[in-house]
Amino acid sequence: MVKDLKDELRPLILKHSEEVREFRQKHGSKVVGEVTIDMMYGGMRGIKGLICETSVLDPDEGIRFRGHSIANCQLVLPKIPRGEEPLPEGLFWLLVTGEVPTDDQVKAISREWAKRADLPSHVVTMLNNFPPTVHPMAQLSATLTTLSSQSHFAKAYAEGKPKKLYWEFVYEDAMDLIGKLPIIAATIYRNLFRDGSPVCPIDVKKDWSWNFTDMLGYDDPMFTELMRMYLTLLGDHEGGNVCSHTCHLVGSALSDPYLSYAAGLNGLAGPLHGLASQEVLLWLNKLQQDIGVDVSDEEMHAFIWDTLQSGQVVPGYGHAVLRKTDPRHLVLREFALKHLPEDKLFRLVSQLYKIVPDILIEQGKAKNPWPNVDACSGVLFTHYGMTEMSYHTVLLGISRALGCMASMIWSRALGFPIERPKSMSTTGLKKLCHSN
Ligand SMILES: CC(=O)SCCNC(=O)CCNC(=O)[C@H](O)C(C)(C)COP(=O)(O)OP(=O)(O)OC[C@H]1O[C@@H](n2cnc3c(N)ncnc32)[C@H](O)[C@@H]1OP(=O)(O)O
Ligand SMILES: O=C([O-])CC(=O)C(=O)O
Repeated sequence: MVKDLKDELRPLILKHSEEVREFRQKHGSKVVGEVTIDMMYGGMRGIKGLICETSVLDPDEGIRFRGHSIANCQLVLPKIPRGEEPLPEGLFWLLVTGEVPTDDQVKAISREWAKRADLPSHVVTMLNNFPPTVHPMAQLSATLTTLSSQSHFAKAYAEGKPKKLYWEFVYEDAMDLIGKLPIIAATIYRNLFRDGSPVCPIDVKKDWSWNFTDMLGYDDPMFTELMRMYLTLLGDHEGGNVCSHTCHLVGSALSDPYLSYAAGLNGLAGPLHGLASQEVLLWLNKLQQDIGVDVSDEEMHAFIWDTLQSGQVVPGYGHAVLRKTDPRHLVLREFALKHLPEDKLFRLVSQLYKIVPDILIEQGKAKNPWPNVDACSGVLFTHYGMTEMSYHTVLLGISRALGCMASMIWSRALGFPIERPKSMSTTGLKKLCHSN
């Protein structure tokens, strides 16, 4: 009999809470860093002000999930029999517990999420009545906001349950939310792009990604493998990215997990963040329209400079923290090199990889001229037939729920207070400078 994730978690929470209490008692007044005026005007870049237990981002090496590099996760996280890609269920277990799960533990999570997938009728009605002009990300976030009616946490709070039990209700909501995401996302897809045809029933014997691709209506096993890999790879990116930070901030007001993650999704829907995968494809389309598919390096060079000179960013390049090529991009690129090396769009993206960084360096503005994870994700989805680029950020929205929900369970378990940093006006800062 496999022990339930919640039962595994209980002693870990007791142990870690005690560890944090003792640590803060001994070192609570230690100075971690200084804050300059430029940091305040510069989007708080470099300010260490958040606790995130689930993952840490190194500017050169990329993300580590609970200390495990991406390469190691690919090696140690459970896969389906004869599968090559890790299961996102395993990443969730790792993020929540800090421990690599067994095959049986991962299977239990797949079953659990499948069992929690049902949607209440008012949510189905809402989903089926969105006008097609509403962007898939807006549909996803509105649907999650509405699902707040099902929150165990909100109910427990209203009943006055004690603070030390909050995490247990957040855990239930987190598992429900993750279980329901694929059916919500697949319904949005089929309503928008498959004439509203219904999604197939969930099969409790299949994993989360497989049920999702079935419901979307894709039967190529490689697409499902791609989905397993993608949903794992983008599952978490420490605490400061817009989506995770927003979810954490909203959750700190004790808004329930549905409201909190919906808020995170609204940030993910921005073009400088998750929407960049859509922006990359739009930009590639424009490139092909303007200069064709088989383009010389010189033509490409001129097109990129045109983009920059018109004041736009090159989507899929640059990063707020990373200072090397995003290792997640390298994993996606490896997949493409193995499975679709001749794909026209992938070849175009590969040609760009040789040209864009030098141009961004020459322009001298971007601190990181290298590709990020969005540079080729859309190309992979398009290859398998998912040409609807406005939908691609929804896939990231499903993935990032893993990290956001794992963190939220821990935030409530550790009793983190409402987040409320101090802000200052320019007048106040000027006064501060004159007094020094
Ligand atoms: C899942 C993800 O969210 S990954 C990121 C996806 N986003 C993109 O691909 C959009 C393109 N990239 C960008 O806009 C940026 O690199 C960001 C938003 C990712 C990071 O922003 P920042 O941390 O502010 O980057 P940085 O400090 O390097 O910016 C300095 C300058 O370089 C510019 N710059 C950064 N990246 C690029 C780029 N790809 N193309 C053109 N200019 C760029 C910035 O716009 C900024 O210009 P400004 O001084 O005129 O305002
Ligand atoms: O870390 C960031 O700011 C953006 C990013 O790559 C992610 O959220 O995956």
